[in-house]
Amino acid sequence: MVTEGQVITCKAAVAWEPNKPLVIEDVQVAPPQAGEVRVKILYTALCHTDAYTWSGKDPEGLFPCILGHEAAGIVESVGEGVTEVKPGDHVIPCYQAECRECKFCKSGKTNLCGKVRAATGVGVMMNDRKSRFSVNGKPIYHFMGTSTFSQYTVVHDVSVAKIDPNAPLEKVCLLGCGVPTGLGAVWNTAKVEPGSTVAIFGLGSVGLAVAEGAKAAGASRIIGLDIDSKKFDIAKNFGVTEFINPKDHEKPIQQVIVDTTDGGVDYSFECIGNVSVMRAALECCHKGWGTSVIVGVAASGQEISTRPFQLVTGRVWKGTAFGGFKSRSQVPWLVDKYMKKEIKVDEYITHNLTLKEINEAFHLMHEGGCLRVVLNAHE
Ligand SMILES: NC(=O)C1=CN([C@@H]2O[C@H](COP(=O)(O)OP(=O)(O)OC[C@H]3O[C@@H](n4cnc5c(N)ncnc54)[C@H](O)[C@@H]3O)[C@@H](O)[C@H]2O)C=CC1
Ligand SMILES: N[C@@H](CCC(=O)N[C@@H](CSC=O)C(=O)NCC(=O)O)C(=O)O
Ligand SMILES: [Zn+2]
Ligand SMILES: [Zn+2]
Repeated sequence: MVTEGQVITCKAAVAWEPNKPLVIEDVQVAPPQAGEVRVKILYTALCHTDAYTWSGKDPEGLFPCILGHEAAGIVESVGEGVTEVKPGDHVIPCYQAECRECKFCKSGKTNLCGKVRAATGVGVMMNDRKSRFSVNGKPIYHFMGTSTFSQYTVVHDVSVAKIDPNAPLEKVCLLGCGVPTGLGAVWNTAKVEPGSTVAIFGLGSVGLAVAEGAKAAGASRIIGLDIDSKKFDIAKNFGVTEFINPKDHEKPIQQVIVDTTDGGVDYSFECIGNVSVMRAALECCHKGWGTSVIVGVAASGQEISTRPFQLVTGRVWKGTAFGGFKSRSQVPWLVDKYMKKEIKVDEYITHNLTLKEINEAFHLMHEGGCLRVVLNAHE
């Protein structure tokens, strides 16, 4: 059936209101306009950030919307002027765009891109500042420029990475967010050196990817902290060498780490989104050089604090988005690394469900022992 140039009606999970169950709706997906790509999403995973926006705590959260940003699919059609992908190409949507021509892309200092961010932040496409999704004529906002909880989505051409067609989409969908974020936080943002000591707060997929990256970088001690003890056994397989459950300690957790590491760790990573833990992560770093990287996303209104003395005495506070990876250039490289078995992906997938079961998938996410849930969008 020819779908190019036609409106496609397909199933999508619509978040009508914050915190209310998602509803599988028949959604109309308009054809891609200039500089846009319509993608048939085959598999999408759930990331904690989807749950965060759904909760209503994201200042950029708009409703009704179609959430989802960790996925893989096949290009169905392209709009005018799109040259880098064509129908049939296997792709990973990238919430962090890469246009290669804006001030950010050309700076050589960041992976952030400014080309479409203003539009993606308000749930529309840049071309006409409108949505390509509707339900019975009512527009539905896009989310993070990806909206992958839909059988078809429309993204900007700067927000899609073409990947090896032999890569299993049901696995490499994870390379759309969590795994690259953790690996890149270590390799690109912190630049952990061999022999370093590392503390990771939060052992979800992002924290475990930090552990995997730290092990690959040659870290000598990788201390994993989580309040869910079920994470500890799993974490060993990702390189965590020591475990701490903060609930088992009365002393501030930063003190516990300082005491067991001869003055603090070289690098710490906050992979939860909790501002009190962010403070502890900074303060468990070694005086003079310890660097703490904020990976977790904290709710609207939350702010970080510490004594400035912590920074005066040489600790460094940093943050990372998508692990500092340039999306369109480096996601294909990460897929190749997976194909060569140089990075893990399958090991992060604990559950496989269908798009129709998305509410159950969100419940699972909040249960102990769950890492990534992958949804088959067409079953
Ligand atoms: N900066 C970026 O580019 C990205 C940021 N994120 C953010 O990273 C964070 C982690 O994401 P996921 O791994 O998907 O989440 P997750 O929910 O799977 O993992 C979080 C882990 O932290 C643990 N935890 C919660 N409170 C804790 C506490 N007080 N002390 C110790 N452990 C605690 C939980 O038990 C869980 O194991 C989220 O905030 C997410 O929004 C995710 C992807 C990209
Ligand atoms: N709208 C949110 C922004 C949250 C955020 O920081 N997102 C990360 C990616 S999280 C992926 O799971 C990010 O890349 N930020 C950079 C960006 O340009 O958005 C809020 O305001 O809290
Ligand atoms: Zn994510
Ligand atoms: Zn750019």
